[in-house]
Amino acid sequence: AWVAEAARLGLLGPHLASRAPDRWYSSADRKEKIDMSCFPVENTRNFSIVAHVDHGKSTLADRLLELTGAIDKTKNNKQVLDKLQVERERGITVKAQTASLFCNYEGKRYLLNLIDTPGHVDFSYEVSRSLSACQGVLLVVDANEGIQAQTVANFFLAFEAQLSIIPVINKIDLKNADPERVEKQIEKVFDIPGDECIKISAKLGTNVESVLDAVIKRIPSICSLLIFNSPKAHCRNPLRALVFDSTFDQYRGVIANVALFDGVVSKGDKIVSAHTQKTYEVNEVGVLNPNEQPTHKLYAGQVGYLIAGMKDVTEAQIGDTLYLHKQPVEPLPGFKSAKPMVFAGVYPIDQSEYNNLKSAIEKLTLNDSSVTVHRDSSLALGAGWRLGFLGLLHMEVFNQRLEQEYNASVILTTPTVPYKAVLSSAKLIKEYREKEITIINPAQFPDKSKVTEYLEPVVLGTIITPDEYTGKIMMLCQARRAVQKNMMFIDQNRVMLKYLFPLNEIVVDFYDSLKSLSSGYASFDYEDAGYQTAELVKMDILLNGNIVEELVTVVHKDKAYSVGKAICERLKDSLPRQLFEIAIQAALGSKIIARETMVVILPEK
Ligand SMILES: Nc1nc2c(ncn2[C@@H]2O[C@H](COP(=O)(O)OP(=O)(O)OP(=O)(O)O)[C@@H](O)[C@H]2O)c(=O)[nH]1
Repeated sequence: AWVAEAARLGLLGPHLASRAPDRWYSSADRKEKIDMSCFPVENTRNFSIVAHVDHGKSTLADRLLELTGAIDKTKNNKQVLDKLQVERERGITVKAQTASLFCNYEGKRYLLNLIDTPGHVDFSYEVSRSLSACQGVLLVVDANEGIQAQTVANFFLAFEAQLSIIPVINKIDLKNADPERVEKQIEKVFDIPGDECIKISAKLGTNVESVLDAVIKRIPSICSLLIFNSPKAHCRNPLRALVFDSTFDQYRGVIANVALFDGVVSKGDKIVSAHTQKTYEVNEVGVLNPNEQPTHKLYAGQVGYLIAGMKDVTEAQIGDTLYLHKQPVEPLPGFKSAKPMVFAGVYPIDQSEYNNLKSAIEKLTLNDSSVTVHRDSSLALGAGWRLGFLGLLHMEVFNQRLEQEYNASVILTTPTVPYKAVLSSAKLIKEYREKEITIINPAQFPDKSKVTEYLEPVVLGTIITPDEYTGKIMMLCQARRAVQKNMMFIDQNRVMLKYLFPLNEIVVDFYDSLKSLSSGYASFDYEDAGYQTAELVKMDILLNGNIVEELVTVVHKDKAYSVGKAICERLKDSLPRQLFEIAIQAALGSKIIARETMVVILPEK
């Protein structure tokens, strides 16, 4: 009966109506716009899938989309929600994606809004933003690998946001799967009763239906919660929509992903941005299924998209609240802006490409607003920019997207972390107009004589490893100036370690060293932990007595000799041979601390 009614409402194309199973009906092949008023707020569930990298989020999302008929069941459905080329090539999710699923359960129709999120630590900003539009999460854990560092980080993001957490143990089809062991880990680390875990194989589709049942039964609808202390969500309240993501389309302008906490929005409505106070007319509203599907309206509790002639993503700031013209509401609390963890100089390979690269960076940052941009220039590389990224993978992905989507090749300088200095020199304080400055370019690192103290960024790292590697990993952490904060056995042979790391010690090669020490078994995640005082020094690199500005680095005093020596050796191996001798030196002020000489090798007679 529900299928017949869905067909009558124009929810189904005729051929789908005849083959849709009793429980799930499809929204694909719809002839007319969906009537979203069929889904009252109490029958709407907004949830996210979170997990450690490769534990199967996107595969589970594929199965959920198939099961609810959003996509046809074919062998080619692999990571349907990973739309970017870089995501498909690397097999990772970089950008969170939304999909609305429609289904019937115990005689009622439900709207389930799913948000697939990235797993890698560099993109955890995407995760926390997505969670603000949700009331629950599926915490996916691999039945063979068990709880990993990012599982812990994601659990706490969801826990702090007070979301319902449904643990899902995936990959039970694997030969080495041990779901009972993972269940015990979940009990011990997260204090969730083992019988709340759902055991599935996302690859084979085993037991995936019970995941949907759990979403309906265990995740509350937005109307049963007091969100941000505001009254219960209701369609009759004035519109209050949270912009939790936005993308830029060359032809249609900004597409804002919105979660409606109150009210209704329709095409033609006049809306106001609480952030900019600008007024816009809504040109299109709709849901993502997983592609954009226009609807007549969106109602309280629903998640969808909205196009309103905004020309620039800065106009649809993530975290902004939209309301109806002349019906102002208290804005929802926004998000903290993304905090860049590494900075690198970006220059065109050829200065004649400067304008093309400028436009490519502008467009790409419209789609990835977590990148910060400052103009910069260098003697050798000309005019360019200093960009801030959330981590090294984020930097690599940005670079790859510049090449693939905008055909722009660039020179990237060595990444550095943002240091701080508390100035003592009155002249410098006047110049910078503040006492504490952040230094994102090592060449501008102020001299010790003008500074009271230097500060370096620190992060709280979580490492999960089989016990046999603990000793070696502790030595590695010590060598990276880390301070141990905690140690706990999560089962008989797995250990969770917590360390406070200086960020510059882990930014470049820590993860690779950890993986090779532990034969690939240890996992690592970190969260921002502020700044600590540090004895930092600026190290110049000289070629034949001349400082090369692009190679200047900031290092901890105790590491200066080893880092200086390593840089000189690397330069000796990589610089092109010349017909004259070259002295490569590392120096702290006027003191030379390392030297290599590139000698001329004359051809044999
Ligand atoms: N055997 C088996 N393999 C699975 C299962 N689910 C996922 N996989 C495989 O695990 C790998 C990672 O799956 P994804 O769905 O891309 O994982 P993800 O968590 O979305 O990864 P990121 O987006 O990078 O964080 C893929 O090769 C999948 O085919 C499962 O139930 N059984």
